Amino acid sequence: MRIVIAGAGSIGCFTGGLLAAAGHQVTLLGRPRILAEIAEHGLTCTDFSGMTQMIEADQLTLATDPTCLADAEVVIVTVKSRATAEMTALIAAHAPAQAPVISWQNGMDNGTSLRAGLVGRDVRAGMVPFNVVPSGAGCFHRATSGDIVIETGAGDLAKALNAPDLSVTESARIDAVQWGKLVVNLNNALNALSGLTILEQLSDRAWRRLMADQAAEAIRVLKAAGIEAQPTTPLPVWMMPFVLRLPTALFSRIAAQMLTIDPTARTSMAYDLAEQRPTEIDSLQGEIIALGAQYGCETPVCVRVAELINRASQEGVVQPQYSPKQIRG
Ligand SMILES: NC(=O)C1=CN([C@@H]2O[C@H](COP(=O)(O)OP(=O)(O)OC[C@H]3O[C@@H](n4cnc5c(N)ncnc54)[C@H](OP(=O)(O)O)[C@@H]3O)[C@@H](O)[C@H]2O)C=CC1
Ligand SMILES: CC(C)(CO)C(=O)C(=O)O
Repeated sequence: MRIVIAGAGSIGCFTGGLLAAAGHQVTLLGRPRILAEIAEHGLTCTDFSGMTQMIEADQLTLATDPTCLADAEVVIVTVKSRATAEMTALIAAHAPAQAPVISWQNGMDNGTSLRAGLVGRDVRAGMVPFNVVPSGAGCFHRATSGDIVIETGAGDLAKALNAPDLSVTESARIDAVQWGKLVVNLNNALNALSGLTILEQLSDRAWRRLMADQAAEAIRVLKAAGIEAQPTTPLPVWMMPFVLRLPTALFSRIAAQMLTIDPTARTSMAYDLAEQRPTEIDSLQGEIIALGAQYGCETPVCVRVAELINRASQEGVVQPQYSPKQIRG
C-alpha cells in the first residue's frame, strides 16, 4: 500500500519505518532537519524489548513538498495539534479524495477538525498508546507498550496497517478510547514540568498523588458530562487514581504487569518545551477545563498545570524542575 505519513516526527517516523519494513511504500512528509538525518543514516526503529529495525533511506520516499500526497492510498496524520489545520488544507488540496485519512494524534479535536476540512472523505480518528523518543541519527525508540486503535470503517484498514512489531486494531467507540487516553495524557504536562523521566516520576509517590488528583478531577468532569472513557491498560479508568496513590512497592508491582516503560521515556510535551515549540496543553488540560466549565465542575489542578505550562512556554524555560508541592501552589 502507498502510505503518506503527514508530519514525520517521533510517531510518524517510528510507525512509518515499521510499515516500510513490512513492505509498504512509505513517504515521509516532514521537515528538512529530520529528513536529512534519515537521508544520511537511514531510519532505525528500536524499542524497549530489544527490537531493532533498520530501514535504508532508499526504501523510503523523503518529501518536504506536500504534492507527494497525490500518490497516497492512505494518509496517516502525525503532526502536533497546532499543525492539524494546515495539514488538513494540504491533504484537501493534494491527496486523492478516495484515500482514507487517519489521525494518530493525541487529544479529541484532531479527528473532528480533519473531518470538518475533508468533507465526504473517509477520515478516522485514532489513538497511539505508546511513547516514542527521538534519539538522534535517524533513530526513533518506542519507550512504552500498547496497540494502536483506529476508528472502525470501510475495508479492513487495521489489518492492512498491522505490521511486525506494530499492532493496529479497530474500535467502534474510538471517542471513548480517546477520552481514556486523554486522562493518561494529562500527565504529559506534569512530566514536562517535573524535568524527570516518566519512570522517575512514577517511582515517586508525591508525583503519583498529584497525577491521581489530576486524573480524578478529569474523571469527575467526564462523569458529569456523561462521557465514557475506555482504558488504554487492563485497569478501568476510574481505578487509575486509586492505583496511583498506592505505596510505591505495591504500585510498581501492579504497573509492571500492565505497562513496560523504558527508563529514558519522557512525554511528547516535555520534548515540545525542550525544543521551545508550542505545546498541546489546550487539547489536553484545555479540553477538561472547558468541559468542567460547561458542566459546573471545578478543575483547579488542570487550571494550575495549564498556567504553569503556558508560563514556561512564554518564558522559554526548556526544562522546568517543579516539585509536586510547587505545582500544587
Ligand atoms: N511522541 C510521542 O511519544 C507520542 C505522541 N503522540 C501524539 O502524536 C502526535 C505527533 O506527535 P510527535 O510525533 O511527538 O510530534 P513531532 O513534533 O515529533 O512530529 C510532527 C512533525 O511534523 C512536522 N510538521 C508539521 N507540519 C508539517 C507540514 N505542513 N509539513 C511537513 N511536516 C510538518 C513537525 O515539524 P515542526 O515541529 O517544524 O512543525 C514535526 O517535525 C501528537 O498529537 C502527539 O500528542 C501520541 C502518543 C505518543
Ligand atoms: C507518554 C504518552 C504515551 C502517554 O502520556 C504520550 O502519549 C505522549 O508522550 O504524548
